[in-house]
Amino acid sequence: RKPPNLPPGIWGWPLLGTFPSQDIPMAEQVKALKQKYGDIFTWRIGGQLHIFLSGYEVIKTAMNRLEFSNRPQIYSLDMFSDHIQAGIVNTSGKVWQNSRRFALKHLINMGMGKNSYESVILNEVISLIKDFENFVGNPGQLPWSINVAVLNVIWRIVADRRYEVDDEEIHRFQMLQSKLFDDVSPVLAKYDHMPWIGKIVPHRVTRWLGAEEFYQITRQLMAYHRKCIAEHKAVLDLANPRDYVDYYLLEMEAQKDNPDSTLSELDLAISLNDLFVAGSETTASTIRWAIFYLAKHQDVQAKVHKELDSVLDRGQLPTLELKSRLPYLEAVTGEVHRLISLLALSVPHASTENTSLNGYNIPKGAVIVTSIECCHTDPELWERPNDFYPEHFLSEDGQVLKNRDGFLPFSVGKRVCPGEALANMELYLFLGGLLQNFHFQLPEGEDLNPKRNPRDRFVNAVKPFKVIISKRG
Ligand code: HEM
Repeated sequence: RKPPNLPPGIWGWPLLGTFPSQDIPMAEQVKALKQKYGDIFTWRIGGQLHIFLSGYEVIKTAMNRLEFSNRPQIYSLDMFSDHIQAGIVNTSGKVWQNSRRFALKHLINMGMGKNSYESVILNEVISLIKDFENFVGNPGQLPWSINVAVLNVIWRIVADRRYEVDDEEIHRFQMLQSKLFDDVSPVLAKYDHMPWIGKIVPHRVTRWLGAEEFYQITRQLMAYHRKCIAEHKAVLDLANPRDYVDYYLLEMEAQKDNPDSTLSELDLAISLNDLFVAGSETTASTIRWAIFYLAKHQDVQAKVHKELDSVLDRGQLPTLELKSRLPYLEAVTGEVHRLISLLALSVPHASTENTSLNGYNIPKGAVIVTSIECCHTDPELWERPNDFYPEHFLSEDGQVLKNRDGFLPFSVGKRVCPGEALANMELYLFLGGLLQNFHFQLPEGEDLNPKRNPRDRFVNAVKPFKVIISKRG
């Protein structure tokens, strides 16, 4: 039965509601419904009540309230932990709070000191530049070393290790990562809309119906994380923790008699997986998108080069200390985030209890979907919403406009991306280092269809494109 006073929208057929079109990206469908129903609307999909938020103010209000901080059931992500609550991304309540608190504390603490993120990233920038030099000249796809560099940053943080670009191990690991973002099996896509099926059908049967390949990927990725934890346990030195895994194992031991602790080896393995899955393809894809837009907009690239040349000597790399002197580069990064809306519909939340929002009732368990893309393309907030226009992020005197209303590539509120500072540091240092050394150009006639694949899940991954890389003299 339809609960009273829901936001306006689509209720659909008894039991099933109305399914989204398979041919139009979900983010586009949400944009069209915003025109009809406004900033908050209902859409019952597969019998599950969804509340879509598409206006910046209502998103900010809701995301800052704990009542909207749960995750709904996401069957494919549950497969990693054999359907047990563990890790950061796909958990609710106490497990989420404990794992997220640990991650936030350690991502901040470990960013300082002698192995600061800046030095870790700069080390990767140097390797990346060296590798790009091998690709100077002929048109081709961007080197795969971008992914290795981004993965290495996470490996250094979590396990104090890194890989050379030609190491087969990192190739295998990356292949598994990227498969997660490929078309997921149609069976799992159905479960996303109708998670109650997963409660009725035994997991074995689901795998047999078409989820076996995805399941095997989850097993292989989990094997990496479990091995990494076992290796750390074998040499754990209480007095000298080195990395995320060491600190976690120590904290787990310290909390072992605390009944409220939810730290466990499974939780650690899933947290590691979360950091890789949430932090690698996202950052690497944004770097690729940025190079695409700069190659397409030669005038913008020329301005970035001019700014770099006014601050740095040839051979010098941009560092964090110099960031405030490179406002145009920062504006370009902001504009890339805005225009690509990498996670156009963020990651879904769920309401923890019966509550209200903007005068409407929101029942417990409703799936809350925020449209980041609607905010990033709102003509009330952006002068030229559909163009690549870095000036959106610059004041008249050329200073960076911080905290712009309607800008939320990392979401906002209680579950805001805990990797935001790290990701932005990577984007600045990687792009700055590459642009200081190279010029990028699209071959004649090359373009990228910026349209999304309707079957992309979560991430608006960049499609392959060709580029000509030249060394700057
Ligand atoms: C360009 C790069 C990135 C973008 C655009 C991005 C964006 C996002 C967004 C939109 C969310 C969903 C927040 C929500 O549920 O409301 C998220 C969650 C998350 N991100 Fe990122 N992210 C990026 C990089 C990273 C990095 C580098 C890391 C860590 C190494 C990371 C770790 C996470 C985690 C663990 C979550 C789950 C947070 C939670 O559920 O409490 N992300 N990210």
